[in-house]
Amino acid sequence: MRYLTAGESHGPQLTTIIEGMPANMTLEQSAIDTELKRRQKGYGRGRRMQIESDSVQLVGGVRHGKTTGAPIAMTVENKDWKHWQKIMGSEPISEGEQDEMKRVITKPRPGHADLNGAIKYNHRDMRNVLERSSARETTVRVAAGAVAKSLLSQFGVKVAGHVISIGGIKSAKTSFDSIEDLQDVTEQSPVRCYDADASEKMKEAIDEAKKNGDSIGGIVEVIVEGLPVGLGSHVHYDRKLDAKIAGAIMSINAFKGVEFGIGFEAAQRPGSEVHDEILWNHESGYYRKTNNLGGFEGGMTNGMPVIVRGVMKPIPTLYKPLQSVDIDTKETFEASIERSDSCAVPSASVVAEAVVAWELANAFTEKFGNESMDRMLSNYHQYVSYSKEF
Ligand SMILES: Cc1cc2nc3c(=O)[nH]c(=O)nc-3n(C[C@H](O)[C@H](O)[C@H](O)COP(=O)(O)O)c2cc1C
Ligand SMILES: C=C(O[C@@H]1CC(C(=O)O)=C[C@@H](OP(=O)(O)O)[C@H]1O)C(=O)O
Repeated sequence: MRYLTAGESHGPQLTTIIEGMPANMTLEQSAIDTELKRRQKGYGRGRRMQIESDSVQLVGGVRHGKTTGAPIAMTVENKDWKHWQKIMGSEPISEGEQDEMKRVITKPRPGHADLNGAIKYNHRDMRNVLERSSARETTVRVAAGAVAKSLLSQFGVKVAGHVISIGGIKSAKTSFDSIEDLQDVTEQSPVRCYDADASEKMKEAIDEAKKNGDSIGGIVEVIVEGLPVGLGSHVHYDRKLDAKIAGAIMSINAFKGVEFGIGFEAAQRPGSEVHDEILWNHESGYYRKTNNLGGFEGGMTNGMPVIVRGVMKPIPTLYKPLQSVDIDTKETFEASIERSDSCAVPSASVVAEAVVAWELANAFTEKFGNESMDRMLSNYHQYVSYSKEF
């Protein structure tokens, strides 16, 4: 499977085209819109989120609530477009109007894509960079992830993302009764954190950062249950599924690191306290006593839940000035005040769910075929019985 996205932050709409979803899969717009609303909700977002009310239009590949096997095309409208039509229009503009209409950006923000993108693509107006590097694009990635989740749900796979730290405040609750319990509690938390006390402190930390014209980052975790053994492969570097998932997490705007299971903590422990011992019973087949490796060995799923974490740096656009250089005058400036989020970690946990779901759905189609849903399901059930008794 593959998908592309197109569209600018303040352009008319965002678009995604997905290719390779099986035919006859139930796919409802409401399921996709639910995910888009979840992405918009997190505490710490700026005024833009009050303007947008994201909803998808399914414009290809779906008839009467079922996929046809053709590419699935979806669009999401940017409601803010009406304020940007002149600046972001695709039509050429006359010379006299240029300065006013283009509102040229020559002051790069440290931490954003502005300067690197401008040099690389030879743009004297850095709006041509920031419009596409904006995390507005994650809207349609979440839409594609919602389609992936619909596929995974056919196999009983559950995906939950949550926030485990913001601005140095950590969730003290690290174990859950079930993935449903985790989902129920975090959906009620303004910062998508399982620990109610930590949630309150995280909110205060976000308020404090905002008051100081600053921003804060954090850590998100995605847990996936119900996976079979053997998604991905050990045979070639570019077929290792943990590597693909790590790449997908790193592709989310502002993410700077990834770990699986106990992750970086593994460097401190001896092997006897890291590797997960193997057990077997009739009901479950092979399983592990612990899950320190976060569900992966040899680039393949081992049937235990996938546990992956990603670290998000603080948002680059600050009301508190940071030193930078104007690319026209080469003069140092210190104030670039733009509308911005002060913390987007809660929203990013929803994006992380989406990108992980996509990689797993892709691995399902590679292993069990992707022409029709019933064929895929019968291949899957046959394989699951085989692997239990292996
Ligand atoms: C959901 C979400 C919202 C974001 N909101 C903002 C924002 O309001 N202002 C900003 O400067 N960066 C924001 N970012 C981060 C930038 O998009 C990101 O730092 C930029 O694209 C540069 O890429 P890099 O940080 O991955 O190197 C956001 C990221 C995410 C995931
Ligand atoms: C629009 C979204 O996020 C945006 C991501 C973003 C950035 O620089 O990444 C900058 C802000 O956009 P604006 O400059 O219009 O306020 C965020 O609001 C969204 O998540 O839907």
